[in-house]
Amino acid sequence: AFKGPSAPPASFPTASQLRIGIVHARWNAECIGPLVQGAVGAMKKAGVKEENIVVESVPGSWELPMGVSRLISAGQVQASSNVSDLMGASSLLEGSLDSPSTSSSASSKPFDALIGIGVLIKGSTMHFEYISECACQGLMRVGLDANVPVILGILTCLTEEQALQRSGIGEGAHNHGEDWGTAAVEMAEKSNR
Ligand SMILES: O=Nc1c(NC[C@H](O)[C@H](O)[C@H](O)CO)[nH]c(=O)[nH]c1=O
Repeated sequence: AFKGPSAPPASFPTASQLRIGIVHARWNAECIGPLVQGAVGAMKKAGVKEENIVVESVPGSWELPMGVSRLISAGQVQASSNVSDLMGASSLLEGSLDSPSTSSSASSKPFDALIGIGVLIKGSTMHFEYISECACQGLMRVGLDANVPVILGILTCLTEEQALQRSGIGEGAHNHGEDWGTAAVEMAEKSNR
């Protein structure tokens, strides 16, 4: 059965001031959509304002480290120059992921945490192993180098069924995006002490 992270904080007192970025890959979109929605829903439940959640997409999981790194930099540029429009970013409003509306997510501060979301499904070659290893190592490095919490939201699955189950789709399924959203809020608060 799903074990999951035990005992997250009971509340997130500073959640309403937090600014969180999500970068998601566009492969395996039938899982990506629910995972992003799960993360956004968990963050809003924790008290993060929707206008403080910025969502961007990249082609695939290989591009997640660069996408997250660029969004961190763009966030800092915005915070320093207070530019209202983040370069190419958009905030996720209700509705389909296919057409996230671009919005000027005005903010006076950089991101407090980010999540990289991707779904890798093993094919018939070693492609899966190389992308998985590099994308995970890359996200870890981007976070540590920038000293900004980057949550690992990459599903590395051997079958489509595993991916669907971890995206909350199907009997007894659990959406891991929810745990990533909660982890992002927890780590964002820790990085603001
Ligand atoms: O191959 N399978 C997958 C994949 N390949 C594309 C790769 O991430 C990258 O976008 C291209 O190689 C171009 O750099 N990307 C995924 O997110 N999931 C997969 O399952």
